[in-house]
Amino acid sequence: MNMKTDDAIVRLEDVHLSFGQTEVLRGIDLTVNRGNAVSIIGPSGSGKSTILRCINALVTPQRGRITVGGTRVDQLATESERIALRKRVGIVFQQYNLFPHLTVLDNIVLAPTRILGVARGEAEKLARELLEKVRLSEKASAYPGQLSGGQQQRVAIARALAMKPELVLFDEVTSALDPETVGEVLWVIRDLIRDGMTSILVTHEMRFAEEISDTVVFTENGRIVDDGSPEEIFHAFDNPRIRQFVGGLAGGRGMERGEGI
Ligand SMILES: Nc1ncnc2c1ncn2[C@@H]1O[C@H](COP(=O)(O)OP(=O)(O)OP(=O)(O)O)[C@@H](O)[C@H]1O
Repeated sequence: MNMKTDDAIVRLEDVHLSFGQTEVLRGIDLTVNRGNAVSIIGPSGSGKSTILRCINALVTPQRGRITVGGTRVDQLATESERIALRKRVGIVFQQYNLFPHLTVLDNIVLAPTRILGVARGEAEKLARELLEKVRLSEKASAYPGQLSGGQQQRVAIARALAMKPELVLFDEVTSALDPETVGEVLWVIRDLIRDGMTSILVTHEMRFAEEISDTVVFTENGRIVDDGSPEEIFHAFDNPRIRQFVGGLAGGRGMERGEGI
C-alpha cells in the first residue's frame, strides 16, 4: 500500500488558455496530492494534453494560477526558470523521441550528466537501476532503432525518471503503440504508481485508468465536468455524458480516440 498524504503538489486554479481565437481551457481547477495518480479522460480536443503542457510550462495560460511544489508556474518569466521547473516535472509523450545515434544507456544518462551535472559513473549506475525497473536491463547497449515501440517507450520512461522528478506527466503514452506492446508499458507505469510516484496521466485506456488512479477527471470543451474515484466515474455513472463516453469506448479502437462523440 502506498503512503498517501494530503499535501498538494500541483494546484490549478481557474486556468484559462486560448490559442488565438480558440478557447482551449475554460477555467480548470485541479489539485493533485503527493503520491497520488490522477487520470484525465475525455473526448478528443477537450484540452487534456494542454492541461499537462501548462503544468510543465510548455504553454502559459492567459488567466489563472498554477502551482507546482510552491512554484508559480504561470509566472515563470525566463526560459531558465522554465528549464528549472522541467527538471522537477518529468513528461513522457506519445512519441518517445529518443536519440537514434545513442545507445539506450546513453539516452538515459544524457540529461542527468549534461543538465544536472551528475558524474558519469553515478548516472550510469542509476540508469542501470532504472533499466531494471522498466524491465530492459539486457538492452542497455542497444540502439533505439533495434527496439520495439513498447521498449522504446519504456526507455523514454526511464529517461524521465533519471532526472528524479517530483512528479511525472504521461501524455497518451500508449496511443502510438501496437496493441501487443501496450500492456508492457502500462505494467511499468503501474509499478511506478504503486511505488508512490506522483503521476498525472492523459489516457484512453479506461481499464488502466480505473485500476491505477486515485482520482479520475473527465474533461469536455476545456472544462472539468466531473471528477471522483474510479468507482464514481466508471461505475456510478451519474453523469450521462461520461456514461456515453465510456460506453462508446467499448465499441472499438476508433472510439478510443474519441471519434464519433
Ligand atoms: N499549439 C496549438 N496551437 C493551436 N491550437 C492548439 C495547439 N495545441 C492544441 N490546440 C488545440 O487545442 C484543443 C485541445 O487540444 P488538446 O491536445 O489539449 O486536446 P486533447 O483533449 O488532449 O485531445 P486528444 O485526445 O485528441 O489528444 C484542440 O482543438 C487542439 O487542436
